[in-house]
Amino acid sequence: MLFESPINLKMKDADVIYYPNFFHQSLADTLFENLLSQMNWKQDSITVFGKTHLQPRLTAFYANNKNEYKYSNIIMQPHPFSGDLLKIKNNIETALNIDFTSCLANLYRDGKDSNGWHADDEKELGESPIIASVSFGAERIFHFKHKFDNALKTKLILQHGSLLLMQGETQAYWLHQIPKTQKHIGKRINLTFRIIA
Ligand SMILES: O=C(O)CCC(=O)C(=O)O
Ligand SMILES: [Fe+2]
Repeated sequence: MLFESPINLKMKDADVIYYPNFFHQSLADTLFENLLSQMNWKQDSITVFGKTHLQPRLTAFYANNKNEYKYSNIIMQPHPFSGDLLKIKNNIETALNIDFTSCLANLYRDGKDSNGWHADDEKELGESPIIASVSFGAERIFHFKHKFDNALKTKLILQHGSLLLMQGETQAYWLHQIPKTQKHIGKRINLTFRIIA
């Protein structure tokens, strides 16, 4: 694990810190390949405005408790942590000195896969959700926009092996998304470690 100076995004009404190369290149390469084959990836259907369609990415949900995660009409039952996912969880917990219960993982198969505007503000995540988001594989752009001030927006590239920590008031004041891209890009895995009571 390599701590290349963390970058504080200094966003208003938020606490967002980006750690490039949290995992160095060769370890990140191995973790990416292993997670691709080890995780229980599936494509869920979601219902938005009465219409049901497949989610534009694959997901998998893990926890060290039995607590399910509900969002966008989906209820996810956890698998237990194991293998490389458990190693990554332990690395992050040691580095941040935070214990997580759960991980919602996303697999973006190509540039057509995406994650629409949302805040991770479900009440099971508590008053000030702490989300540690690890990225492997293809780089994708991550957008933020302020919920109440249209002038406030920002974006960053989530690099292979990076960690993005969102905490404090971030989810209360900001939305985020992974937009689609026309670029011909490969797969990306994102792991969002959370505390779900
Ligand atoms: O893929 C990402 O970087 C973001 C994932 C995300 O926002 C989520 O799962 O809530
Ligand atoms: Fe999110």
